[in-house]
Amino acid sequence: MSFIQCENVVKRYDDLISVDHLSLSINKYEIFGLLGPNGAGKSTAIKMICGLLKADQGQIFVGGVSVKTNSIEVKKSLGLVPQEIAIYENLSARENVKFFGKLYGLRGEELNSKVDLALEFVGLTERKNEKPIKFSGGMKRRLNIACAIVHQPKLIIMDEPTVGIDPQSRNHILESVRKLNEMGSTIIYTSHYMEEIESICTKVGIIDSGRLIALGTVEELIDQNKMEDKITLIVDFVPNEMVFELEIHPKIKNVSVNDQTIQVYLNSSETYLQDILFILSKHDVKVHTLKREDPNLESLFLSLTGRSLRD
Ligand SMILES: Nc1ncnc2c1ncn2[C@@H]1O[C@H](COP(=O)(O)OP(=O)(O)OP(=O)(O)O)[C@@H](O)[C@H]1O
Repeated sequence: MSFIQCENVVKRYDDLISVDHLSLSINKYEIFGLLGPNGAGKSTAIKMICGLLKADQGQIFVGGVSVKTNSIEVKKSLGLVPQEIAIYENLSARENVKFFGKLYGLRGEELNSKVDLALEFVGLTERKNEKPIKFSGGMKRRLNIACAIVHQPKLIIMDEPTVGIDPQSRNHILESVRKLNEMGSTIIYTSHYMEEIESICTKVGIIDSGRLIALGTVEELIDQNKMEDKITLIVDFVPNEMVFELEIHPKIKNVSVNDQTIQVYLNSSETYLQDILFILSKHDVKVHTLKREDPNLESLFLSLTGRSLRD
């Protein structure tokens, strides 16, 4: 049976449907990636799963417990790492984690040992007595994670935990997600960075304009959607007639141009690369660089919506 079950969930803000009939099952021990562009509805969906926001329609169950009728029990059973950093700058790192531990009902020796474990887990033991006002953005995000996992929840929800941080903290966070999962937590991880989702998630849901438009492992999604390869060409100039010829080629799905860079999405690039080069040479266009990339989540999103993930 699935650990998290969303059934036909809807959230509206006046005329805007932020989450549009979302039905979704997430199994235990999954690292489930929720991917989508800005404003797609990821945070709204997560807030409803956590019981922080009421759904207008539909039902959500976490571990078999209804969020609608028993949101307090659900809130206790999970750890949310919110998008906005939620820590107290005037308390030390350790006092921050302790504060959240107490909120989750931990006391005495258990509280102290779990606080120390959480700080060690995010690599902040050495800095535990310092106030986060002196911390880098990445360290604050790591402290944010320690506060959310101090009670060792079975479900951890991370809402874009790597926004605006340095590569070292980002790698640390991604590694922590893997370790938490190995230690038995189910994880929901939202991002609009497809590389992160590809590297850590066991299953992926792609959300756009509040709707779930794809669900499966990365490999399944790419196979199911008969994905295109991407060819990037850097050329000496880009005549409009040449772009038009590329666009009307029956095997070419999409052409985008940025200065002297042309990106072409097509099926079976091995077979049709010759056609592309022929069209370019007809217009006396010289190719400086040519790169072929296998399909990935970015091209899947483009294929499903006609837009780039980071438009
Ligand atoms: N409190 C609110 N009042 C009105 N509209 C809202 C509110 N919260 C979210 N929205 C709208 O709902 C839609 C989904 O927003 P949401 O924050 O869930 O998207 P997101 O996928 O998490 O985006 P991002 O990646 O930018 O965080 C957006 O159009 C947003 O403007």
